[in-house]
Amino acid sequence: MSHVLTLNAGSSTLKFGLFTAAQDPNPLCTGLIDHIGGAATLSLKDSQDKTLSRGDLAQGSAENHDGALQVALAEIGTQFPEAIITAVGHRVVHGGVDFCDPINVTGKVLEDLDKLVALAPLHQPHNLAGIRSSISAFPQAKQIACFDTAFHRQHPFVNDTYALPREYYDKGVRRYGFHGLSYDYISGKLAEIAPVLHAGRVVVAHLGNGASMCALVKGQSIASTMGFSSLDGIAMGTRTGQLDPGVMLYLMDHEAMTHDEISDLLYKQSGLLGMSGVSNDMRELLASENPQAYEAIDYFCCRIQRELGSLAAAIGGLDALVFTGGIGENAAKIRERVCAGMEWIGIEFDNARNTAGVEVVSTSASRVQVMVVPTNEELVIARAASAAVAG
Ligand SMILES: Nc1ncnc2c1ncn2[C@@H]1O[C@H](COP(=O)(O)OP(=O)(O)O)[C@@H](O)[C@H]1O
Ligand SMILES: CC(=O)OP(=O)(O)O
Ligand SMILES: [Mg+2]
Repeated sequence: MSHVLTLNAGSSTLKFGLFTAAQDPNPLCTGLIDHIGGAATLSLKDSQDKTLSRGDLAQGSAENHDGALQVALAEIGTQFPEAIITAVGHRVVHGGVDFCDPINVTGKVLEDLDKLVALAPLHQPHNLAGIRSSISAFPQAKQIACFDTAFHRQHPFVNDTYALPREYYDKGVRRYGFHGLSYDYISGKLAEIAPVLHAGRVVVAHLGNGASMCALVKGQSIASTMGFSSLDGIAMGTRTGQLDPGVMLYLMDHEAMTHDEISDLLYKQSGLLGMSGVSNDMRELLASENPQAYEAIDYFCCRIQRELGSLAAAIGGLDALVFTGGIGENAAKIRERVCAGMEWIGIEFDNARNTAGVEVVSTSASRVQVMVVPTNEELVIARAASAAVAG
């Protein structure tokens, strides 16, 4: 029996998993290193959700994603010394115009993916560093890259472009959309658990430290709030979300900010963190009594409501809204706040269900069904890596 390892570097987390290599891979364990760069923690669970290990990591051991990866590999080695890892599947956030299907990583592929680092600086360097470390750790294994942008590549032109001269589109300045592995999983899951909704018009809100929303028709992505880079759309933990490009010109002209300063501001100092001055972590904001934390949450939720209207317009109406991602799955307060006042779109929210940890959180009479569906990017990656093993 051979195994596949999955690595999924988010902006604040490293998620990993060990699966059997099979068409329908079984997880042996899934792990999460959280708060990378801060007070990092590790948790590892088996397939029955039983905790195998859990705790704070020694200071400095997960100061960055590279450290976190070494911790994850050591943990897998300790817990599953007999595992025979024949493929490692990697989430790679940006595949650009050319990379769609999962691909066996060669030196040339790595070189091409390096060119996209500037478009996803919070992720792509960690994704590629993960591939390089994994080549050293598992030289015999296949390294399979799975792209977050792939699920959105069939967008109609109108949702794939900006109103720039055509030459920029041809050069790759397009609306790529991200979180595609998550949307792919949710789309497949809906086909299983709610086939009628899957066949209709669905908006999925992937709300994590990075956050975006995606409009699906018959399970296919039609439009997404994220665009060229992972900055666009709704506000995020440390990213601005949609911003008038005139602000960038102002920052250059009147604040004399350099490219690196602006990049740092937009990717790392803004969003929930910048607005609140408290934290990028939704748990801390919800627990805070600071009025700026409240304002940041309010902005986050209001922008989600506006994008919900916009995405519903893009697909001619709405049959279901699905919450997923760290915030979408766990923060009942945020789901409640997003759905408040959305009766006009057909949502009748049921807060008793919302706080009860069930899948459907709208009333039985609600025209739009509101659901909470935990995502599983690792399983999508494990399937692709297993398929590569099978040839
Ligand atoms: N119980 C919870 N209540 C509120 N927010 C939560 C809870 N658990 C996790 N979160 C939030 O989820 C976010 C991380 O989401 P996740 O999807 O794991 O992130 P990443 O973008 O790094 O993949 C953080 O803002 C965290 O505060
Ligand atoms: C693309 C992106 O924002 O990813 P994450 O939510 O994992 O940070
Ligand atoms: Mg994520």
